[in-house]
Amino acid sequence: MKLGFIGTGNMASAIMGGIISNNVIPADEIIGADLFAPGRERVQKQFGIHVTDSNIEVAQKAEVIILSVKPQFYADVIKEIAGEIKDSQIIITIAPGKTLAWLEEQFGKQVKIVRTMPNTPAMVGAGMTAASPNAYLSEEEISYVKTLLESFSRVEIIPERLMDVVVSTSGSSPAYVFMMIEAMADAAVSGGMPRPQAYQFAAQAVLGSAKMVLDTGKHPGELKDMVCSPAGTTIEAVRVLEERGFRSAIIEAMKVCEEISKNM
Ligand SMILES: NC(=O)C1=CN([C@@H]2O[C@H](COP(=O)(O)OP(=O)(O)OC[C@H]3O[C@@H](n4cnc5c(N)ncnc54)[C@H](O)[C@@H]3O)[C@@H](O)[C@H]2O)C=CC1
Ligand SMILES: O=C(O)[C@@H]1CCC=N1
Repeated sequence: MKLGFIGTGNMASAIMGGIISNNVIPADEIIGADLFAPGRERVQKQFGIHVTDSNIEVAQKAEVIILSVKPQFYADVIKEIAGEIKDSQIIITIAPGKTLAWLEEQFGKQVKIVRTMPNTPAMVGAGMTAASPNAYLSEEEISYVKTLLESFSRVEIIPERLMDVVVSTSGSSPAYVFMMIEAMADAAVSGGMPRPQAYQFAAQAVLGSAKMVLDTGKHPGELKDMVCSPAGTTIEAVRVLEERGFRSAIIEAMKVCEEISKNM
């Protein structure tokens, strides 16, 4: 097996979806373990991967293993599989707060580990992933992992100290963006637009705006100014958003998210 997942929940499914639909690794070379039978059956049906109730089986069979359980279960899962991990295998972690130093200590031996922070847009091949490899991976292995991650996301290799900032900026932020799209759609419905159309208008506006930031390289403030016609509609919306603390709410929420990640 080329790739194994321990935990086949939301984030693992998003990654599987991206990897399989982009034909990077075929489903029959992917294995996933989960304690929860319906969770295993769901990914088997949806993606056609092999499933098992044994984390050990994944540890014995997969070349690259993604630890996709919640941070609280990391210590137990590592304890369970550590004895099976060979020099050639690579462990990818996706949990906030679990540092390379902590992970190495849990394994209790030299293991190749790449600490990453992905996000659920991986499911549609539009993820953003940060990665910090430990000292035991060769340049070739780092490049292999990067290629794997690039099959479902943009990838940046970052210094590990930035990982908590990444959690709030791209790991968790899809949730805030979905909330904004939901709120925008509610306003559109209130203005008389049918709900399915409202989601389409709101989501496409968010997608297009994000694409403008990435494709033009222009400052977001400049792009905002381009929308605000003098004495127009937008500047009045901007005024109300400022009055209600829109930017400050986002900054403060993200600082809390970063702090929680640090202490997880
Ligand atoms: N959901 C997201 O947007 C993101 C999640 N992550 C990280 O991904 C990891 C998983 O999160 P989610 O997928 O959201 O959670 P989830 O709850 O959807 O999935 C976790 C899965 O692990 C299984 N599980 C629990 N204990 C297990 C064990 N001992 N052995 C095998 N399977 C076990 C559960 O049954 C569940 O299916 C977490 O560490 C989270 O921080 C990282 C980035 C984004
Ligand atoms: O909420 C969480 O803890 C995970 C980490 C980043 C996104 N979801």
